[in-house]
Amino acid sequence: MDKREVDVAVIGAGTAGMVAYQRARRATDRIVLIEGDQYGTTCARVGCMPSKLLIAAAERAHQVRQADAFGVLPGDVRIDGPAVMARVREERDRFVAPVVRSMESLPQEHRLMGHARFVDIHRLVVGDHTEVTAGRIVIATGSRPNIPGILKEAKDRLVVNDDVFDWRDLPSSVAVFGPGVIGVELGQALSRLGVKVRMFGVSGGIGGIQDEKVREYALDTFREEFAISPKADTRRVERIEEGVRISWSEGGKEHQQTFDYLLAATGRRPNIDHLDIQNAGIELDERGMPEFDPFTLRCGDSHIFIAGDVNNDRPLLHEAADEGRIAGDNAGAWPEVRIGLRKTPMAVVFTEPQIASVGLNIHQVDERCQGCFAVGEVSFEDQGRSKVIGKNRGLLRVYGEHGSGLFMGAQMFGPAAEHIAHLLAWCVQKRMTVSEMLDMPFYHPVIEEGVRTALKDLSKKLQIGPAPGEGGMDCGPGV
Ligand SMILES: Cc1cc2nc3c(=O)[nH]c(=O)nc-3n(C[C@H](O)[C@H](O)[C@H](O)COP(=O)(O)OP(=O)(O)OC[C@H]3O[C@@H](n4cnc5c(N)ncnc54)[C@H](O)[C@@H]3O)c2cc1C
Ligand SMILES: NC(=O)c1ccc[n+]([C@@H]2O[C@H](COP(=O)([O-])OP(=O)(O)OC[C@H]3O[C@@H](n4cnc5c(N)ncnc54)[C@H](O)[C@@H]3O)[C@@H](O)[C@H]2O)c1
Repeated sequence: MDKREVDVAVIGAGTAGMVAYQRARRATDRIVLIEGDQYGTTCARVGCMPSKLLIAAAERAHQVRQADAFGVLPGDVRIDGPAVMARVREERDRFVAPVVRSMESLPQEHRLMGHARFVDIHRLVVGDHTEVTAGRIVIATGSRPNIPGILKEAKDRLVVNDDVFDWRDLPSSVAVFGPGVIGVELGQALSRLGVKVRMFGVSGGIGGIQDEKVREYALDTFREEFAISPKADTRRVERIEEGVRISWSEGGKEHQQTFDYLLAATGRRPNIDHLDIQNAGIELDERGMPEFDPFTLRCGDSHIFIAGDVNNDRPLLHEAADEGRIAGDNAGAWPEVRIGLRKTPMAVVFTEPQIASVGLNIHQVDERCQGCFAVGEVSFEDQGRSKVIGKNRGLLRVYGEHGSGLFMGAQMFGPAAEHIAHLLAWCVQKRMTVSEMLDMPFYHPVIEEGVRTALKDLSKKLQIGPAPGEGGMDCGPGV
């Protein structure tokens, strides 16, 4: 077995690991980045990018189908499944290639291929061919789909997100298990591309929405497009000749339906379990997860750091990059460990309408403000710009603290939520009050005027600022 001695070892060449490597390398050249599978990252290969490519095709189909409402008659919409999937794969490969190239351009001595596991607190064995002794270690091993046992009965017809993006054609029907973020993004996209979809959930939730009013609105909207059983009791999953037969009970009735495939989108589990983490000498919680400080990414007072999806804290791309930066800086500068900037939480789900969450969710606001908060809201059904473009579906709820008037967070299901989420997240991070936000300019006619209406409603309920004018005719109709 080869033996290597380094100052810093980074396990996992995903987004968090690559950023951690780049940052730690500023401090030392005695560094190694270990990858157990393939270069390219989850985001580019099987995550953010291919999912958005599939969604883009679905949105295009939907827009064309909706064109009639504007007096534009494109005729029958036909979906060429092989062409849809070819574009997804080709564009996906274009995103993956530069990531792989940048990895391969690293000095050979900085790269190691093989699955890493802990032998003791400073020693790793990589793929049974190399023993690495490291002064500091960054764990950045990501996550993988978590598949409940019953779904495995679908056998060869069980797929996860990774498989979908390699499809050569679109199937006729898919049962999507898990109406969380991945399930609702992929499920809606497949449905819009002509695939018969039914979504199965257990908790009644959809797309990770915490605010009950927004959640119910979203559920009602999605139900108009595809079948959803948000609280299904799945009795049986069987691989039969025609595909996968699912038997479930719901609302006191028994149901059965057969699909081509079963897509498991039932959450993800951190890649911590194959690391022999018990040998790392760090404290683990009851689920075997390392205890760590989210501001330094350090595990206890050890020389080990944990960044990205593997720590299961904020499993999003920009957070993985931020955590990689903090963990990498600290691994490089160790034993000096500094607190890194954690940004205002923000999440966007690329359905249509989109879902966005910013700052604290309604339950966290309630806890933080001990009940002393108010909620402003706006429906996008009558909002001017949204009506003009035929996207007048949605609800925005904004939260503010009584007394201070501080803007605490928001949840939205509606048009342009990916952009509005940014504006609102920047306001939370700048610790702006609702009055300060209302002092900002708003153009006309734009969707952001809906945000102003929600903020005015919040201002009124917080009993701060000037009373809103009669009829809300600020500068034009439909604001
Ligand atoms: C379908 C889907 C859509 C998504 N869409 C979005 C989105 O739109 N926006 C967004 O912000 N986020 C999105 N995400 C989440 C985002 O992709 C992740 O948060 C991010 O990619 C996590 O990066 P990471 O570096 O933690 O993990 P990864 O990129 O998964 O990297 C981990 C690496 O570690 C390697 N590894 C694991 N174990 C070992 C070991 N023992 N030894 C050596 N190497 C090991 C793995 O092979 C892998 O290369 C999506 C995820 C999915 C699945
Ligand atoms: N647009 C984005 O930013 C984006 C897109 C995709 C994924 N992601 C990230 O990936 C993470 C993982 O996404 P995910 O969708 O896998 O997880 P998730 O936690 O969002 O959703 C999992 C869903 O599966 C349900 N579920 C669990 N067991 C089930 C069962 N037996 N039957 C039916 N339903 C079941 C859960 O109740 C939940 O609704 C997200 O939390 C997010 O951080 C982000």
